[in-house]
Amino acid sequence: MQLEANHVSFRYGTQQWLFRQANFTIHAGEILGLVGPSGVGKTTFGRTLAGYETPYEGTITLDGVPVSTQGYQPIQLVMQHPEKAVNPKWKMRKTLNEGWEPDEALLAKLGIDQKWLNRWPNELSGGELQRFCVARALGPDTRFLIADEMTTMLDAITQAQIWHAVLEIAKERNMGVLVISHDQHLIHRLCTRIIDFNELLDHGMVRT
Ligand SMILES: Nc1ncnc2c1ncn2[C@@H]1O[C@H](COP(=O)(O)OP(=O)(O)OP(=O)(O)O)[C@@H](O)[C@H]1O
Repeated sequence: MQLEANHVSFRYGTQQWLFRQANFTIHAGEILGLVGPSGVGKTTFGRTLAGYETPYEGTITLDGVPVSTQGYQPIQLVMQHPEKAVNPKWKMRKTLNEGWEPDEALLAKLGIDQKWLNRWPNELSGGELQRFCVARALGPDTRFLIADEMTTMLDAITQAQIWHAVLEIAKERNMGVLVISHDQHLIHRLCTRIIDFNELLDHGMVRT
């Protein structure tokens, strides 16, 4: 299976184009790093792949088929700030089970304490909350995970634990992972291939 962006263009409103005619492929099981200068559009591109932004031109496809917006999304996004990704009015159990019901083995792998399920999001640390967001994204139908600075805000031990779990699951399920990060050390440790955002763009692209 492969996830592709085909000649995809995006800009916010009438701002300059962030990417135009961008082409990109990630294969099942691949751990791919995406790097590039701040503000160039990496987050926006990740959001577009995961269906959170609609491209002005081009298509996002899985094995050549446009990704449906209905039902569980096979391309899941985990972003940097978990507190922005959860409903503050929902207890963690409800948030966790929003799209599917993770089993105890997965919760244990991600270091999620059962006691946390009865808490509100603001009663958890950033690292604890991010573990929930990762678990929520790892449903059995997830084919690709977009990890956008997923562990940037976390301490080294939490970061290592989360990545260890994600890589293990990716291997078991042949799931592809796109790692967007400024952390060169992390990217080189995790990824089997690394691309620069500018490589996605056709040569001679004009941004304005
Ligand atoms: N919702 C939005 N509305 C308007 N402009 C936005 C919006 N989100 C991001 N931008 C702008 O789009 C550009 C690209 O932002 P984006 O977050 O995709 O870049 P990035 O490469 O991920 O940056 P960083 O590495 O700093 O996270 C930036 O100039 C940003 O200010």
